[in-house]
Amino acid sequence: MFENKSINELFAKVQQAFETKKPFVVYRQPDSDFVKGFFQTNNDLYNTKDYLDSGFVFAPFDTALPSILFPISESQLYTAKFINTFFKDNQKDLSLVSNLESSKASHIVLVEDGIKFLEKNNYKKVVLSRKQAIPATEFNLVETFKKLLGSYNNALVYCWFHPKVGLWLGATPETLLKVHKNTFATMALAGTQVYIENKNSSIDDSDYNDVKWEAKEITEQKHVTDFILEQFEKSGVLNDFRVSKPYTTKAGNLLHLRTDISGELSPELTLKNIINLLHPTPAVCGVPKQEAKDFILQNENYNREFYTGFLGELNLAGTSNLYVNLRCMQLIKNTIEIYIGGGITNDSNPENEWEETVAKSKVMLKVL
Ligand SMILES: C=C(O[C@H]1C=CC=C(C(=O)O)[C@@H]1O)C(=O)O
Repeated sequence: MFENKSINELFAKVQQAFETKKPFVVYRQPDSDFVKGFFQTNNDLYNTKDYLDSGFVFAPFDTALPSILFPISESQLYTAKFINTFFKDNQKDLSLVSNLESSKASHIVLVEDGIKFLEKNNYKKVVLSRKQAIPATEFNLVETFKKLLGSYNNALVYCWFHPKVGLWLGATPETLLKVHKNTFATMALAGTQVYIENKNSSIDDSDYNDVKWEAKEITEQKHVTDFILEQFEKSGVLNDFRVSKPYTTKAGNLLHLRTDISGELSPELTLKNIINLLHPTPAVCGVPKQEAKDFILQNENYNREFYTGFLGELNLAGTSNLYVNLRCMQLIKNTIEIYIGGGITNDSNPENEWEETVAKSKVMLKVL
């Protein structure tokens, strides 16, 4: 399906497609050595409504808007091995971020309004976000993508472009859904703390069992697990499922709480059904889902577009690998817009929620 290339040939194709304004996506799935790419052979904008098509899907947060597809039948597919060379941390100074103080003031008001909304209605959670502009006069697409690949091994790292939509890049730690034949896997990911080198690195670097979590984060993450399990139970068409204990996982400079959920699907359940059950999960929206979504659409004073939507391989040889579009950014003229948010509960502290978005923004700032 994917033709082999050298990584430099693949990067040259990316550069050429971007310069000549042709649609493409290049991506590397978590813990894989291979970068894959779809290069669409025309400039049409295709949608998928039923998720029965084969290709690469790029879906917005708001399901009322269309999901974009690079159809396999209209694309050239390439793959290349990426050898990870140590990427030197080149942390951009936060002082380069424009309007930090006014962004802080408006985010704090948004979080306070979110807490009032939860208290008044006795709701559990709402995820509130913002975008942050960074001047990008010297932006180099291939170099930025290489840095993302080199920095975030266990993320889905991608660069997606369509001349009628724009350029998006990201390194997301969150799987929305993996379906292979009649098996599925998803995760409940939420709760954040900053990873501190000496405090958090134990004997085995991949084992963060000793990390302590506050009640707010434990509850915030449990809402996501409960929601996913309730949705599947409600659907009544799951044959069997397995649920892990919540555990700590590292994503760049951050730690999150994660529960893995997997199982078997019965044949009546289509991919569209499962996507509708899950998306948007309370990792990016809230509980109850519709009320939280309405609050987000009415109160966040910007458009999330594809942030907190989902993206990935759709029906490739019986397999779909979809990820939630987090830790992402968009190039708009000479500015990079970074998208960041966090889960708000009754126990949230607005100042801490602001700091959490700043910590999350560093995932992207590091590669700019
Ligand atoms: C909404 C985001 O992260 C979600 C995923 C993991 C942890 C989260 C949190 O702790 O709030 C969020 O639910 C984001 O990165 O913009």
